[in-house]
Amino acid sequence: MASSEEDGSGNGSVEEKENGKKRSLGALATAWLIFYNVAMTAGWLVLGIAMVRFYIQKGTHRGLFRSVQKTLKFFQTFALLEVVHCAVVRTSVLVTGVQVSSRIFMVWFIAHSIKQIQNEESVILFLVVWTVTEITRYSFYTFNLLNHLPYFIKWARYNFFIILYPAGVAGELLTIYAALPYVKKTGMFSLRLPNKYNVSFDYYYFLIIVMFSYIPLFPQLYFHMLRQRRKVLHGEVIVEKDD
Ligand SMILES: CCCCCCCCCCCCC/C=C/C(=O)SCCNC(=O)CCNC(=O)[C@H](O)C(C)(C)COP(=O)(O)OP(=O)(O)OC[C@H]1O[C@@H](n2cnc3c(N)ncnc32)[C@H](O)[C@@H]1OP(=O)(O)O
Repeated sequence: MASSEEDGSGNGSVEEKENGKKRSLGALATAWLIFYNVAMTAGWLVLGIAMVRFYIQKGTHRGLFRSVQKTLKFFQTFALLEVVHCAVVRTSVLVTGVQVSSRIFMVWFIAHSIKQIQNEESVILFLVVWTVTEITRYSFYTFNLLNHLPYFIKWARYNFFIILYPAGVAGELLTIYAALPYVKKTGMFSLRLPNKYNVSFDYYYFLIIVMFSYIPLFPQLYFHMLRQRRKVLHGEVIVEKDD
């Protein structure tokens, strides 16, 4: 097992491969990304430690979401910047956009807004999965930028998702499913006719549409990750269409 990899300029800027050519990331962009990735790794580590401590002290998952929600909301919302980062790193706007928007949606429009479902086991499932995923992913980016990427982090980044992705999706879908009766009963976030805008919106049916949208979207994200895995771990050359 190799301990580290050398790949890049190593002089304050990072070069990225693009269609076989090298693209240079400026020193400022590199410095910002290192700061961002270190902050995100630390944030998710703090969240992970807080979850473990909570469970050890209380012996139950009830109240766990409530106790870590501020940290979760802050760092998951901060991840909106990843869509902006697509302008400088060679990452897919579409894949990143779907991933980030579905997370923001889960945090703010489901878990935050519907307190009645915060103690569901499925909430803990996606929280644990997201935490392991993000600690691995952001430490991967950080070490990659520093040109000292331990093989086990690279291996973890491109293997953990095989289990974690379906587990995270299961946690998210079960949580939305658990929210449905409450949303139906209260009519929250819904707009009924007649109203001055002459528009109707039913959050209950919107949630059902969101759940069904996982069917076409999730396989695309998963196969994207499998292709990345073959490229990064096995050196396969894969030609991808532009977004
Ligand atoms: C309004 C409501 C809408 C709801 C819609 C619902 C639809 C829902 C559909 C399904 C949703 C799925 C929900 C997912 C839940 C989970 O997350 S479960 C947890 C498990 N998940 C995972 O394991 C996968 C996480 N996802 C990824 O890792 C994705 O790959 C990605 C991050 C979203 C995008 O990846 P990709 O485009 O492949 O980019 P990368 O390979 O990561 O990077 C490409 C290159 O760019 C460099 N880079 C990227 N970001 C950075 C950075 N921050 N800093 C530095 N460098 C960065 C990276 O190093 C790569 O460079 P090269 O090495 O040169 O290629």
